[in-house]
Amino acid sequence: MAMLGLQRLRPACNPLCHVSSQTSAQTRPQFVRMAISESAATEEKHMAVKVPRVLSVAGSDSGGGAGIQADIKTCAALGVFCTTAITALTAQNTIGVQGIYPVSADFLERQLRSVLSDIGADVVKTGMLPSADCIDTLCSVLDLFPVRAVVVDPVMVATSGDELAGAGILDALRKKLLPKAEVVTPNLPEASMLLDGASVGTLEEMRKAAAEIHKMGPRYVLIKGGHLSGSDDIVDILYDGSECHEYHGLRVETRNTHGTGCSLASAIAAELAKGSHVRQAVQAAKTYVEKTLQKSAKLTIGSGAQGPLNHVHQLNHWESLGEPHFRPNHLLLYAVTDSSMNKQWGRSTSEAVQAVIEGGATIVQIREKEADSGEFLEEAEASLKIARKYGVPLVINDRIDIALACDADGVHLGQSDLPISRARAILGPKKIIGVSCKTPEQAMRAWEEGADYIGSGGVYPTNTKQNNKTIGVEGLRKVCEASPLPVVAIGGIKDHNVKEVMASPRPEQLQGVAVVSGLFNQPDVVVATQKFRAILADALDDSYSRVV
Ligand SMILES: Cc1ncc(COP(=O)(O)OP(=O)(O)O)c(N)n1
Ligand SMILES: Cc1ncsc1CCOP(=O)(O)O
Repeated sequence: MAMLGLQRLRPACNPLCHVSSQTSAQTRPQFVRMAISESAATEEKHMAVKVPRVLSVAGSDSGGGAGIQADIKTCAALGVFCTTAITALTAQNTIGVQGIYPVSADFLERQLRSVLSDIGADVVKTGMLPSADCIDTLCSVLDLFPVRAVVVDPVMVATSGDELAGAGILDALRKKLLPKAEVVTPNLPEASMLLDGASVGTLEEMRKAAAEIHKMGPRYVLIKGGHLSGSDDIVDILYDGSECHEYHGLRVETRNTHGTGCSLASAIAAELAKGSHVRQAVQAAKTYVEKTLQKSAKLTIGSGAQGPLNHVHQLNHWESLGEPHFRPNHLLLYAVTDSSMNKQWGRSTSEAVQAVIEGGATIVQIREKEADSGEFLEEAEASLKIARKYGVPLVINDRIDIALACDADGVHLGQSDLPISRARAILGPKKIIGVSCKTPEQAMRAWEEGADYIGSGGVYPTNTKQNNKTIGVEGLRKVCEASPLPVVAIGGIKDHNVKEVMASPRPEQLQGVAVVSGLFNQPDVVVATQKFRAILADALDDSYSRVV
């Protein structure tokens, strides 16, 4: 799809600008369009945009955390165009390395020549080099196509402990590649291997090792102290041939460290490609990796001991996953407040919210039809505190300004409220947007414009909302069948008819019921809510209602 669109737009077929300013987490096909139009627009406005380029010569990590994959993502995150020459395929995941398939030196040469003869590179970064032949080939090609700097990450052992390149490459590395290197970035075991097993376990030994490795030819030696035991911070040493510079960083507690070394080296390469001096490049790269580790701390990818980094954390896609973000099964029992109803029973909105959440509501909407803005905001803020404590999402009915003011989790909009696309533009990709739809056409439009869920009804007649057309169970079914989005049923839903609404064959998109009077026009909100939850658990299979 992308290529077809690209060729139609730009017959010269330049690469796309993948990391555009678009940061939407929406799943709709907007990304490719944005990337194409931004790349095209960039070309039209500034015909000669010079993009910093890094060529990564490294192994592929099928697990996506290290190797070529880490290099591409790091460069993209830092605004640098990354090309690749793959030295080996690895079958790898968060548990370890299950297989290695080295690329022949001949085919490595073809890749290097393809890239360097056309696209060129400001900086070459090397990672896994599985054989002395590959190193020879790389060095010969670099003689033909000189670049501004070579950053060598002397990868020999994966973080899992699996060997990626044997001692057989040491000679070629030391004698051929290191003399071409601007920076070499060994960790402690790699520094030790380069020095035929010398002990590199203390700061003093790191300094000595840096000086010894410097004699092999690189302009700078960065020894990474991540493996240094007994210190809370991480000390790396950069030796420039006369002085040692120390870089201190915080140790981030996380299992997601797979690919840290590759990412640091490619970040240094990216910064050098942008024109930084080595010392600034190292500092910027360390800051990037430290931030990336922090932003990766809670990711749960794979079941092994070493999870991957979230290289593109600045795009925010995974940032909100620790918060009570929206999942379709949040719609199971959707409580919609009504202040006049709650007042009649002598409770504030926030007291009602506390009770309905205790009873088992899975999402709450603050719907205030009479309160002025100040009161609405106060009730929303008080309710939000409670909802956050329980990890239950809370959205605001109609009022985007109130949702923004209290940083609610989203809004619910009617057909006559602000258009969804405008609401999405204001609220950004992370906020929940629900939309009322009575017809399949409205449901499709809601999806196209960026909504997260649909509220459909009134299913039954209700006194809670005046002049509201009833669509019946049949109308609800039509909306559900047409809707690409999850649907919650609303309108006149009480404990005696909830089973009928959710009865099988239940349309796949129908996730639950939204209720006002059935929960709040009740003497005891907790008991009323528990009763709904029990009926829902009965109507659906148990496992469905338990996952919320
Ligand atoms: C979950 C849910 N579905 C539908 C509605 C109705 O919203 P709207 O059409 O905006 O009508 P009012 O609520 O503003 O009267 C809803 N609030 N929640
Ligand atoms: C807000 C709304 N939108 C469609 S029906 C309705 C009111 C639902 O209230 P109740 O659950 O008391 O019938």
